[in-house]
Amino acid sequence: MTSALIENLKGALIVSCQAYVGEPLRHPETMAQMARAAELGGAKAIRCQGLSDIAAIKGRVEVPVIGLWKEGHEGVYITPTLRHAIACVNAGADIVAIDATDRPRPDGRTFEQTVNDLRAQCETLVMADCATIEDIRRAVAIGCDLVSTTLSHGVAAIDCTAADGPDLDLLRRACEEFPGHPVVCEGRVHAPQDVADALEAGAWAVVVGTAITHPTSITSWFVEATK
Ligand SMILES: CC(=O)N[C@H](C=O)[C@@H](O)[C@H](O)[C@H](O)COP(=O)(O)O
Repeated sequence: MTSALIENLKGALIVSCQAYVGEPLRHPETMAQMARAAELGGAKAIRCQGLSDIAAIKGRVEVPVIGLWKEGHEGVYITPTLRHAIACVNAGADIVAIDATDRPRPDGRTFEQTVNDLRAQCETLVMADCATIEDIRRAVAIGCDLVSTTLSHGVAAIDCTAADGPDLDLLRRACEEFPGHPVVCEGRVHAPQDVADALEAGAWAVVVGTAITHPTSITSWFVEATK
Protein backbone atom coordinates (compact mmCIF):
# COMPACT_ATOMS: atom_id res chain seq x y z
CA MET A 1 0.00 0.00 0.00
CA THR A 2 1.34 3.45 -0.87
CA SER A 3 1.74 5.84 2.05
CA ALA A 4 0.03 9.23 2.08
CA LEU A 5 3.38 10.89 1.53
CA ILE A 6 4.01 8.88 -1.65
CA GLU A 7 0.39 9.38 -2.76
CA ASN A 8 0.92 13.15 -2.49
CA LEU A 9 3.81 12.95 -4.92
CA LYS A 10 1.61 11.70 -7.76
CA GLY A 11 2.13 13.95 -10.77
CA ALA A 12 4.66 16.03 -8.85
CA LEU A 13 7.86 17.80 -9.74
CA ILE A 14 10.67 16.95 -7.32
CA VAL A 15 13.74 19.17 -7.36
CA SER A 16 17.20 17.81 -6.62
CA CYS A 17 19.49 20.36 -4.94
CA GLN A 18 23.08 19.17 -5.03
CA ALA A 19 26.46 20.86 -5.36
CA TYR A 20 29.47 18.67 -6.00
CA VAL A 21 32.81 18.53 -4.17
CA GLY A 22 34.84 21.70 -4.74
CA GLU A 23 32.01 23.65 -6.35
CA PRO A 24 31.19 27.25 -5.36
CA LEU A 25 27.64 26.48 -4.16
CA ARG A 26 28.63 23.55 -1.97
CA HIS A 27 27.35 24.71 1.40
CA PRO A 28 24.33 23.49 3.40
CA GLU A 29 22.97 27.02 3.82
CA THR A 30 23.20 27.63 0.07
CA MET A 31 21.45 24.35 -0.69
CA ALA A 32 18.76 25.16 1.88
CA GLN A 33 18.15 28.49 0.16
CA MET A 34 18.00 26.74 -3.20
CA ALA A 35 15.58 24.17 -1.83
CA ARG A 36 13.29 26.81 -0.36
CA ALA A 37 13.33 28.68 -3.68
CA ALA A 38 12.35 25.46 -5.48
CA GLU A 39 9.57 24.86 -2.97
CA LEU A 40 8.21 28.35 -3.63
CA GLY A 41 8.24 27.50 -7.33
CA GLY A 42 6.06 24.46 -6.75
CA ALA A 43 8.41 21.56 -6.04
CA LYS A 44 6.50 18.93 -4.07
CA ALA A 45 9.65 17.34 -2.60
CA ILE A 46 13.37 18.05 -2.44
CA ARG A 47 16.07 15.51 -3.12
CA CYS A 48 19.45 16.29 -1.58
CA GLN A 49 22.85 14.86 -0.75
CA GLY A 50 24.90 14.70 2.43
CA LEU A 51 23.95 14.77 6.09
CA SER A 52 24.51 18.52 6.58
CA ASP A 53 22.43 19.40 3.53
CA ILE A 54 19.63 17.02 4.56
CA ALA A 55 19.47 18.59 8.03
CA ALA A 56 19.67 22.18 6.73
CA ILE A 57 17.02 21.60 4.05
CA LYS A 58 14.72 19.68 6.39
CA GLY A 59 14.76 22.70 8.66
CA ARG A 60 13.90 25.09 5.82
CA VAL A 61 11.18 23.47 3.70
CA GLU A 62 7.80 21.98 4.47
CA VAL A 63 7.73 19.47 1.64
CA PRO A 64 9.21 15.99 2.14
CA VAL A 65 12.96 15.52 1.83
CA ILE A 66 14.54 12.65 -0.09
CA GLY A 67 18.00 12.22 1.39
CA LEU A 68 21.04 10.36 0.12
CA TRP A 69 24.69 10.27 1.02
CA LYS A 70 27.19 10.01 -1.81
CA GLU A 71 30.59 8.59 -1.07
CA GLY A 72 33.20 7.94 -3.74
CA HIS A 73 32.81 8.17 -7.51
CA GLU A 74 32.98 4.59 -8.64
CA GLY A 75 30.77 1.57 -8.14
CA VAL A 76 28.00 2.10 -5.61
CA TYR A 77 28.29 5.69 -4.40
CA ILE A 78 24.68 6.70 -3.66
CA THR A 79 24.06 5.71 -0.03
CA PRO A 80 26.40 2.73 -0.41
CA THR A 81 25.93 1.03 2.98
CA LEU A 82 23.38 0.49 5.73
CA ARG A 83 25.33 2.93 7.91
CA HIS A 84 24.94 5.67 5.30
CA ALA A 85 21.21 4.96 4.99
CA ILE A 86 20.60 5.07 8.76
CA ALA A 87 22.55 8.33 8.97
CA CYS A 88 20.30 9.88 6.29
CA VAL A 89 17.22 8.95 8.32
CA ASN A 90 18.78 10.37 11.48
CA ALA A 91 19.64 13.59 9.63
CA GLY A 92 15.93 14.04 8.87
CA ALA A 93 15.26 12.42 5.50
CA ASP A 94 11.64 11.34 5.01
CA ILE A 95 12.68 9.06 2.17
CA VAL A 96 16.16 7.55 1.75
CA ALA A 97 17.48 7.11 -1.78
CA ILE A 98 19.75 4.09 -2.21
CA ASP A 99 21.63 2.68 -5.22
CA ALA A 100 19.55 -0.36 -6.18
CA THR A 101 21.99 -2.04 -8.55
CA ASP A 102 23.40 -5.49 -7.80
CA ARG A 103 27.01 -4.28 -7.70
CA PRO A 104 29.11 -5.05 -4.61
CA ARG A 105 28.84 -2.66 -1.66
CA PRO A 106 31.54 -1.72 0.83
CA ASP A 107 29.75 -3.43 3.75
CA GLY A 108 29.11 -6.66 1.84
CA ARG A 109 25.32 -6.39 1.98
CA THR A 110 23.14 -6.71 -1.11
CA PHE A 111 20.61 -3.99 -1.91
CA GLU A 112 17.82 -6.22 -0.58
CA GLN A 113 19.67 -6.84 2.70
CA THR A 114 20.39 -3.13 3.04
CA VAL A 115 16.70 -2.24 2.67
CA ASN A 116 15.52 -5.04 4.97
CA ASP A 117 18.05 -4.17 7.68
CA LEU A 118 17.23 -0.46 7.35
CA ARG A 119 13.53 -1.14 7.78
CA ALA A 120 14.22 -3.34 10.79
CA GLN A 121 16.03 -0.47 12.47
CA CYS A 122 14.22 2.67 11.30
CA GLU A 123 10.83 3.78 10.15
CA THR A 124 11.50 5.25 6.73
CA LEU A 125 10.48 5.20 3.11
CA VAL A 126 12.92 3.99 0.46
CA MET A 127 13.61 5.25 -3.05
CA ALA A 128 15.46 2.71 -5.20
CA ASP A 129 17.86 4.37 -7.65
CA CYS A 130 17.88 1.92 -10.55
CA ALA A 131 19.95 1.46 -13.70
CA THR A 132 18.06 -1.36 -15.42
CA ILE A 133 14.69 -3.09 -15.54
CA GLU A 134 16.22 -5.92 -13.46
CA ASP A 135 17.05 -3.41 -10.72
CA ILE A 136 13.48 -2.12 -10.88
CA ARG A 137 12.07 -5.66 -10.62
CA ARG A 138 14.18 -6.41 -7.53
CA ALA A 139 13.22 -3.11 -5.93
CA VAL A 140 9.51 -3.61 -6.57
CA ALA A 141 9.73 -7.20 -5.28
CA ILE A 142 10.94 -6.00 -1.88
CA GLY A 143 8.37 -3.23 -1.82
CA CYS A 144 10.49 -0.13 -2.27
CA ASP A 145 8.21 2.87 -1.95
CA LEU A 146 9.61 4.63 -5.04
CA VAL A 147 11.62 3.11 -7.86
CA SER A 148 13.51 5.48 -10.10
CA THR A 149 15.46 5.60 -13.38
CA THR A 150 18.23 7.62 -11.68
CA LEU A 151 21.17 5.50 -12.80
CA SER A 152 19.99 4.41 -16.23
CA HIS A 153 22.44 6.58 -18.12
CA GLY A 154 25.39 4.47 -17.12
CA VAL A 155 26.16 3.38 -13.60
CA ALA A 156 29.77 4.44 -13.92
CA ALA A 157 28.96 8.00 -14.91
CA ILE A 158 28.32 10.82 -12.50
CA ASP A 159 28.29 13.46 -15.20
CA CYS A 160 24.68 14.48 -15.51
CA THR A 161 25.32 17.48 -17.72
CA ALA A 162 24.91 15.99 -21.20
CA ALA A 163 21.70 17.05 -22.92
CA ASP A 164 20.45 13.55 -23.68
CA GLY A 165 16.99 13.70 -22.21
CA PRO A 166 15.40 11.22 -19.80
CA ASP A 167 15.33 7.44 -20.33
CA LEU A 168 11.69 7.20 -21.37
CA ASP A 169 12.16 3.64 -22.68
CA LEU A 170 13.10 2.28 -19.26
CA LEU A 171 10.37 4.38 -17.67
CA ARG A 172 7.69 3.05 -20.06
CA ARG A 173 8.86 -0.52 -19.55
CA ALA A 174 8.72 -0.20 -15.78
CA CYS A 175 5.29 1.46 -15.84
CA GLU A 176 3.93 -1.27 -18.11
CA GLU A 177 5.31 -4.06 -15.95
CA PHE A 178 4.25 -2.51 -12.68
CA PRO A 179 1.09 -0.49 -13.29
CA GLY A 180 0.17 1.55 -10.26
CA HIS A 181 3.59 1.22 -8.65
CA PRO A 182 5.30 4.59 -8.12
CA VAL A 183 7.97 4.78 -10.83
CA VAL A 184 9.93 8.04 -10.82
CA CYS A 185 11.63 9.52 -13.86
CA GLU A 186 15.02 10.93 -12.85
CA GLY A 187 18.14 11.80 -14.81
CA ARG A 188 18.70 14.32 -17.58
CA VAL A 189 15.25 15.84 -17.46
CA HIS A 190 16.36 19.14 -18.92
CA ALA A 191 13.22 20.86 -20.23
CA PRO A 192 9.57 21.31 -19.20
CA GLN A 193 8.55 19.20 -22.20
CA ASP A 194 10.64 16.30 -20.81
CA VAL A 195 8.54 16.48 -17.63
CA ALA A 196 5.31 16.39 -19.61
CA ASP A 197 6.62 13.48 -21.70
CA ALA A 198 7.64 11.53 -18.59
CA LEU A 199 4.24 11.98 -16.95
CA GLU A 200 2.56 11.00 -20.21
CA ALA A 201 4.74 7.86 -20.26
CA GLY A 202 3.39 6.95 -16.83
CA ALA A 203 5.84 8.48 -14.35
CA TRP A 204 4.49 8.86 -10.83
CA ALA A 205 6.74 11.90 -10.35
CA VAL A 206 9.66 13.55 -12.09
CA VAL A 207 12.97 14.67 -10.55
CA VAL A 208 14.86 17.59 -12.04
CA GLY A 209 18.31 18.44 -10.71
CA THR A 210 20.92 19.98 -13.00
CA ALA A 211 18.50 21.98 -15.17
CA ILE A 212 17.14 23.86 -12.14
CA THR A 213 19.87 23.86 -9.50
CA HIS A 214 23.25 23.58 -11.22
CA PRO A 215 24.03 27.00 -12.71
CA THR A 216 27.48 26.05 -13.97
CA SER A 217 25.96 23.39 -16.24
CA ILE A 218 23.07 25.61 -17.30
CA THR A 219 25.49 28.42 -18.15
CA SER A 220 27.62 26.05 -20.22
CA TRP A 221 24.54 25.00 -22.23
CA PHE A 222 23.93 28.64 -23.15
CA VAL A 223 27.61 29.30 -23.80
CA GLU A 224 27.55 26.39 -26.22
CA ALA A 225 25.05 28.38 -28.25
CA THR A 226 27.57 31.20 -28.63
CA LYS A 227 30.04 28.98 -30.44
C1 LIG B 1 23.73 9.67 -11.51
C2 LIG B 1 23.75 10.46 -10.23
O1 LIG B 1 24.70 10.39 -9.48
N1 LIG B 1 22.67 11.23 -9.97
C3 LIG B 1 22.61 12.04 -8.81
C4 LIG B 1 21.63 11.52 -7.88
O2 LIG B 1 21.26 12.03 -6.90
C5 LIG B 1 22.54 13.53 -9.09
O3 LIG B 1 23.87 13.91 -9.41
C6 LIG B 1 21.61 14.04 -10.21
O4 LIG B 1 21.76 15.43 -10.29
C7 LIG B 1 20.16 13.70 -9.98
O5 LIG B 1 19.96 12.34 -10.20
C8 LIG B 1 19.19 14.46 -10.89
O6 LIG B 1 19.51 14.23 -12.23
P1 LIG B 1 19.75 15.46 -13.22
O7 LIG B 1 20.79 16.32 -12.59
O8 LIG B 1 20.23 14.82 -14.49
O9 LIG B 1 18.41 16.18 -13.39
